[in-house]
Amino acid sequence: MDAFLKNLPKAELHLHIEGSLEPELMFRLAGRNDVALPYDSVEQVRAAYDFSDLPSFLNLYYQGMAVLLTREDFHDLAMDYFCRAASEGVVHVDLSFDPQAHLKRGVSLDVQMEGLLGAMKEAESELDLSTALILSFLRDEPVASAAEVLERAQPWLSQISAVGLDSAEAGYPPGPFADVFRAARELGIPGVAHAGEEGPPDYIRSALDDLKVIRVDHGVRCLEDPDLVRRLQEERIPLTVCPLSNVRLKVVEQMADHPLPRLLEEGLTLTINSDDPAYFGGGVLDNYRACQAAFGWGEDIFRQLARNALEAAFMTEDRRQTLLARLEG
Ligand SMILES: Nc1ncnc2[nH]cnc12
Ligand SMILES: [Zn+2]
Repeated sequence: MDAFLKNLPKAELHLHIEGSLEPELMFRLAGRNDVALPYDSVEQVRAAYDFSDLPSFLNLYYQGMAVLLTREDFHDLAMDYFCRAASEGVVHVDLSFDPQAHLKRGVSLDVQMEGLLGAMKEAESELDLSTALILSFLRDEPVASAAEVLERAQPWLSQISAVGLDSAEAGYPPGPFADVFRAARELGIPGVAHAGEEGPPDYIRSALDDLKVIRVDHGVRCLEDPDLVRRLQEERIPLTVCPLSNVRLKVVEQMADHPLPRLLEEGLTLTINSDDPAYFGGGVLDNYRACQAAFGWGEDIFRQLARNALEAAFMTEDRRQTLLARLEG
């Protein structure tokens, strides 16, 4: 079964590239850029990753990215993750990044985009890994700041596959971002949004109605609202579920309590993803393995989850058909 999971052509649709910053690379970049870290060792960093909820994680996540300053840093961050992902049988990544978190630290969008796009190009040619970029807005920052980022992103619109919405969820509903998501759609850029991770089912409904998102990140709290579940099922809205993240952020107590089996029974379009692999104990393959250990699923279920991800990913139709054929072969 483990070889089957590893060889399955897996697409990762929910990955914050800043959340793939492993402690070893954090130290290397801190040394290169002369940035002081509040830790003495890699072990100390890992020991600090003991979260009580989403906000307690976000504190360390935003602190960790202080080592990212140059094009080379963004490039190395992404390549480090792409190499790991490719070695685990990941064939495609829709990666998100948080431009506002870097702009606030004085790192230009130019630096961020050139570093990430350079690594994406390299991954496509050297690792047989296709990639797409999601520009994510921070929902706990003013809407005007999101609108300004979209404006600044004009030179790269053709290389941005979607806009997203992330960061602290509780108390930050999607509705206020409706105009920014509409502006993105008018530029030909669809939306995705985190909703129903820590926030209530109404945030999922608002993401669909107000932001017109085509995928929901997490979405696990939809189960509290049967009408919403029916709608997600009927409209075949993909949910990018991140089981190990949900355990680490105490959305659920343990894997055995995860609602994935119930979501599956409801006939929802589910995908399995890692969210922030450096912080939550592993990449996509580890998330597939954790599901296998907790739920005892057979090959057919994993093949369906991998198929859902390939069908919902931002990739060319040629690439999709190639990967779907590999999956069924
Ligand atoms: N799991 C998560 N939820 C919301 N915002 C995030 N940013 C990085 N990881 C996140
Ligand atoms: Zn996320």
